[in-house]
Amino acid sequence: MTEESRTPFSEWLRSRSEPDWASVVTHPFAEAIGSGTADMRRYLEQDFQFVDAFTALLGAAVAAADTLEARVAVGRFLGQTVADTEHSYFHRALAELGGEPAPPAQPVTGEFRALMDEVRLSQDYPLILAVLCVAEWTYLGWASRTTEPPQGFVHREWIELHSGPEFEAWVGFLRGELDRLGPGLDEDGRARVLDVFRRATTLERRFFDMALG
Ligand SMILES: Cc1ncc(CN)c(N)n1
Repeated sequence: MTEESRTPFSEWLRSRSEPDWASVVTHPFAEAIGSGTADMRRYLEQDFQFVDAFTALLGAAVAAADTLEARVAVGRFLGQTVADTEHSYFHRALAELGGEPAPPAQPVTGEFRALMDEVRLSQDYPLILAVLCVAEWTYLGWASRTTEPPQGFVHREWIELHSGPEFEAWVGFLRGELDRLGPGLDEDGRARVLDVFRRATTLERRFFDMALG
């Protein structure tokens, strides 16, 4: 058994997405969210547009998944978190910050939406999982580094949405799906998932760069 075949697929993808992966998880903008000092208005205005395409991608994952258990797990997260807690957070936070719900998209927002649309239209479950997993696992990474919750709700609730046992279980589910499906892919299939995983990781880093200004 080679080292590569023993490594879970999700870990193999992550390790091949360095150095951008570490740059996202330790990004100065993420650290500023953790300390409650980040200027969240422009970031959340752009992220609200990200979340629109992300929500559509979750719907595509429900449709493309190969098991009922997976459809239920994704559908539950979509309904209970994205369409409920997170959606209400965006409206309250944008109102607090005087942000607009639909300002012009920054180039990185447009490129991220284009990648999500590309994999959504492919209806290829492992490719869809690759983008979902990068988006959620990188966010768990930076949000879990916060030790002292910031005072204001805009920073604090954004961290709470991306950390804690429920979010860890969600990321564990996404990683588990990639780990389950990876060994059944041929070399070309694995390369296609890696390509999407890397592109999404680079876009996460560039999204934080944009937010930093
Ligand atoms: C850009 C981006 N990446 C990830 C997430 C986490 N869902 C987000 N809200 N925005």
